[in-house]
Amino acid sequence: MASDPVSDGFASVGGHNSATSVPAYLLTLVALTVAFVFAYSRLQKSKREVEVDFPPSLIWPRKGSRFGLTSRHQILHNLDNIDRVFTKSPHILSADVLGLRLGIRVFGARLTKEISEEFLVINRKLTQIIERYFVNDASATASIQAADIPGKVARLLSFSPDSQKQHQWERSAAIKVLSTDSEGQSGAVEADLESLMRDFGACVSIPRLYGQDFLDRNPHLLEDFWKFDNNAFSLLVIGVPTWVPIKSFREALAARTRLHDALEGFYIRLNQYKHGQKVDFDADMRDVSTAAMERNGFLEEHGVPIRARAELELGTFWGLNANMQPMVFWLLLYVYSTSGLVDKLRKEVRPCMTLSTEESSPQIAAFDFSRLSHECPLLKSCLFETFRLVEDPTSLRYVSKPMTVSDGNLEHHFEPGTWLSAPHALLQSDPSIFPEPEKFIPDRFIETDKETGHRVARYGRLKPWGSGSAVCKGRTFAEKEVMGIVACFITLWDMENAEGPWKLPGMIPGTGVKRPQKPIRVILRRRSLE
Ligand code: HEM
Repeated sequence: MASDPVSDGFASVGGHNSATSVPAYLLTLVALTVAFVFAYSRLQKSKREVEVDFPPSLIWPRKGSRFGLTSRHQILHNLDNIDRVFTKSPHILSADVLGLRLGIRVFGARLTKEISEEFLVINRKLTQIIERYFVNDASATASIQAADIPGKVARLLSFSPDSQKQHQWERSAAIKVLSTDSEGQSGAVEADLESLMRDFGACVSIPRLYGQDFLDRNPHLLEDFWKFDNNAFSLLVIGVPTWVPIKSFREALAARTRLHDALEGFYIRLNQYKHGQKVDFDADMRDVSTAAMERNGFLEEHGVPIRARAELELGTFWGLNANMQPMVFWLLLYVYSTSGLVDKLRKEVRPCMTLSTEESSPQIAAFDFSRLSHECPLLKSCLFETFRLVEDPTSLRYVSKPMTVSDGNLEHHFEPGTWLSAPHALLQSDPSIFPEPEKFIPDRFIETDKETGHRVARYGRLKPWGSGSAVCKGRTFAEKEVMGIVACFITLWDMENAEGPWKLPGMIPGTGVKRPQKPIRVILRRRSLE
C-alpha cells in the first residue's frame, strides 16, 4: 500500500496545519529495528556459546538477506550489494522522508504542511552543503586546523576548584583538584572522563559550524543538549507522547525548547548579518561557517520561517555532536586501558607534530592533520575498532517508487510506502567477519601491502557512516576531530583510572553510540616531555 510521505499523519491543530502526529507504524518502526538487532545479536551469541544453529528466520520471516518485520518494514541484513542498493536515486529510495519525520517527532519542529513539502524538496541540497564543508578533504582539514585542537588540549584543565575559573567543558565533569606540585601549582585532577571529553569535543566542533559567539552566548547549551539526547531522544523515537509525566523526560523536553530558542537567536543574528543590519548584542558573526550561511540563505529563499529553521537545525546540531563527542571518550578509554598501546601510539603520532617546551608546560607548536590521516594506521585502526565496539549504525530509507533488489538467485520487490533498513551494527559482532568480536584488537583493521610493506587501516565490512547516497555528511571532519583530539591528548596527558587498575565498564544503549553503565573517574596529570 502506497502512502503520501507528507500528508500522512498531519493533524490540524489550533486552526492551522501543524505537524503534530505521526502514523502509528512509524512509532514502532525504529523500535522494531532495535528489537530485531537485539534478538539477532542474542541469537548470534547463543549460537557461539552453545554451537547450535538457531536462525532468526524462525522468529522473523526470511528470504535470503531480506527479513520482514511487518509488510511496511523490511530489513536487508548482510546483503553484498547494500551500498549499490542504497545509492538509488532519492526519488526511489528516500532519506528525506525520515529526515522530515525525525525533524517533527524527535527534534520538535512544528511545520505547516507546505513547509513540510518544501523540506522534502530541499533537504538533499541542505545536506549537500554540509557535505561540501565537512566531507571534502581540503575544507574539512582547513576547518579542523582552525579549531586549534593542540592549544585547546594543552589547556584541557584549569587546575582550579572554582567553577567560575574552569573551562566550559570542565564544569560538567565534577572536577576534584587532588595535589599541588612544588611550584604551588596543582599537579593532578580527578574528573568524569565521559563528561569532560564530550563537552570538550563539542566546544571544538560547535564553533566550526556556528561560530564561537553562539557557544559563548549560550552557557547552558551543552547541558541542555545532553539532557535532550539522554532523556528524550530515544523515547521520542519510539513514539512516547510529549505529555507523559516522566520528570526526566519533561525536563529534557524543556531543554529541547531552550535549544530551539538558542538556535532561533542564532538564525536571527545570521540574517541581520547577511542583510547588513545591526546584529543583536553586536555579536561577532565573522567566523560563522560558509555552510551555515549558505544553508540559511537557501532556507530563506524557500520561504522557511526563522523559527522552523531553528527547530529543524536541531537535527544537524545533533548530527554534529551526538556520535562524535562520545567517540573521543571511548577511544581514549580503550587506548589507555590496553597494555602498551598508548606508548606505541605516542610514537606513531609524534612525527605529525612539533613540540615546544618553552612554556611552563609542554605545548604542540604545530600539528599536521594531513599526516595524521595518512601516516597513523594504528591510531586509525583503533578508531575503527572503537566504532565496531560502541557504535550502532543503521541506514533507514523510505521506498517512494517500486523497486527491485537482487540478492544472489533471489529478487526482492518493494512497494512504495515500505520502510527499508540495513542494521550495519549487526555485522560488527559477527565472528565470521570479525573473529573474537568481543575483544578490542588495536591493529584489527590494518592491512600490509605485500610488496611495499606499507601499512594502511581499511574499513573492510565496517560501516560506521551508514551506506549509499545518504551516508554521513560529516565523516571526514569527524575522523579528523576524533583522531586529532586523541593524538594531542596522549602526547600531553597521563591518565590513570581513579579506582585502581583499568576495567572497561558495562555498556548501555545510547542514541547512536553506547554509554558507560557508570561514570569513569580518571586522574589526569600533565606529561613531562623532558
Ligand atoms: C563519529 C561521528 C559520526 C558518526 C559515527 C556518524 C554516523 C552517521 C550515520 C550512521 C548516519 C546515517 C547514514 C545512513 O543513513 O546511511 C549519519 C548521517 C548524517 N550525518 Fe553523521 N556521523 C558522525 C558525525 C557527523 C558530523 C560531524 C556531521 C556534521 C554535521 C554529521 C552529519 C550527518 C548528516 C547531515 C547526516 C544525514 C545524511 C543524509 O541524509 O544525507 N555527522 N551519520
